[in-house]
Amino acid sequence: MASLDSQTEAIKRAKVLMVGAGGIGCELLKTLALSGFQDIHIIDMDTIEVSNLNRQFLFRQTHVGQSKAKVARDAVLKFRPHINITPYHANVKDPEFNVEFFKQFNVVLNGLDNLDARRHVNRLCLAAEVPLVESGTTGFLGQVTVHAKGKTECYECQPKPTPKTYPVCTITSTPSKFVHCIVWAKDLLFAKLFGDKNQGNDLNVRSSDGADSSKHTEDVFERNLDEDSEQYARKIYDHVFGYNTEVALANEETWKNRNRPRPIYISDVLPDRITKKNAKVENGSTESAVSAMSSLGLKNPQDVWSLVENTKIFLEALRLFIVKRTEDIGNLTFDKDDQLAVEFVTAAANIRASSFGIPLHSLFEAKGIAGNIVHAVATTNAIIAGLIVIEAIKVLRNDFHNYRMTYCLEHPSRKMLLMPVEPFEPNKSCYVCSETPLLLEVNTSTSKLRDFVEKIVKNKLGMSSPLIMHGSNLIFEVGDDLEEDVAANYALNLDKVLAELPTPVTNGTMLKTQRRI
Ligand SMILES: Nc1ncnc2c1ncn2[C@@H]1O[C@H](COP(=O)(O)OP(=O)(O)OP(=O)(O)O)[C@@H](O)[C@H]1O
Ligand SMILES: [Zn+2]
Repeated sequence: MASLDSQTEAIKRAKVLMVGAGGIGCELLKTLALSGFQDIHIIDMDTIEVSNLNRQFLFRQTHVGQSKAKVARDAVLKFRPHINITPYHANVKDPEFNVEFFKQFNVVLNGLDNLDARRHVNRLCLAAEVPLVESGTTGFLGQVTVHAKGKTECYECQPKPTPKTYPVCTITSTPSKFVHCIVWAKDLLFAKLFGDKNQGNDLNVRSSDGADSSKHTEDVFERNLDEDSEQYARKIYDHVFGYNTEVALANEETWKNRNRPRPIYISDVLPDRITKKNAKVENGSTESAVSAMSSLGLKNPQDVWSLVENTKIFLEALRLFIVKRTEDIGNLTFDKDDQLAVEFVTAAANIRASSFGIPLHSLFEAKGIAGNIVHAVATTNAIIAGLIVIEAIKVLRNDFHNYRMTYCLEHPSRKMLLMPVEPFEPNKSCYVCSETPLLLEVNTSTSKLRDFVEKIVKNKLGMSSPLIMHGSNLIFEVGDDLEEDVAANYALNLDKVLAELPTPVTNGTMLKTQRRI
């Protein structure tokens, strides 16, 4: 009983900071309040959106547009009126949340959804020496980890896996899965037609000798003056699904152990035009939501369209971009919330899939794949929130021998859904939580201080307001509170090469960087 009392005491006395009041955050705030926590601070920079309501259960339709942190507070106070909850509708990267701010807490609990904010909180917790309970969920998978300076690894001790990429030739010539067709449609075709013309693009599949194809591909993406938008769309169709496949087929080696694709030409699929020839088009429409599905009367995004339907969507979406979104062309990047873009990419991916004998997919599925969407599972968030609180209580009781990193699995392993493991030791060469020196190879007589600060210290090392020292000399610092002459002096130095700084940086120089407090 004594231990239970001490646990209750520890919880009552604790002052905790929650960062993020989204899917995990809502569950976490509820569980903290129900577990007896009485002093909770919440930072979240967002307002509530309709799409949050299915799982962020503290929010209701009437709250859409309001601060998540504030509404979450009010919702919990309804059933725990006597506790203190302090909301901040702000970005955790704002300077007000400095090391001093973090020091007031016994533990920090993350319910974030991005690497950048997580790294930032990790560094502040290290600087303030406050333990951090980190968490994340994707679909049925989840994870909770405790980071305590000197005792466990920090959030940045291990490099994070980079997003999955595919070999270029799989995408350009030999797709075998639907996702390959999506990547082709989104990153190559969509980018080529609607994106920045100056960006490199590997779209034109050439035959091995290359000579005969180069002429054909030269101007195919340019619209001729005498072409109307549908003629242009039909020409692109024939080029990418017909001609390019024909060229690829010519390379016999490629197809020795693979199924040969079938070139698809528009006249075989859709001999008749879908719009009247040279139909009068209204340019510069102010309509915001232009959709090929609506024009063609296709309603259900979960239907799998036939090749003919995909072809119609392809032509219509391309036509709509040309006539209704003229000003966007040349600077579009794929956005999963852009309906017309999703329609175009779905149709193009499906036509390519059809050519390569890959099963077709619905717009809903294609959108998920193209936007890397994993649908959130409310139960996973609830489980993870419970585990965060369990670890937070261990932190408060200084019970670090029992800290666990816990995975929530998609399929039970040995009848266990949760897999706890002992936390990892700090990585001795982690540049974030250890004093390890980093070796930088750079030409000090051509690289400017600006490059060093922007590209290395800020971008690579992720320090947003660094202070850089050479021995006891300050070389550079960032801050709104600098004296005018000091700031002017730094600005002057930024354009100097490293070797010509007032305290020159040359071969073998040791620099120290740290956050400005
Ligand atoms: N730098 C930041 N400062 C403060 N809050 C942040 C920061 N970055 C992310 N967040 C918050 O973390 C929460 C993460 O929640 P969640 O993963 O459920 O995402 P969401 O934006 O609510 O939902 P979805 O991304 O699925 O639409 C969000 O409420 C978001 O506002
Ligand atoms: Zn580390």
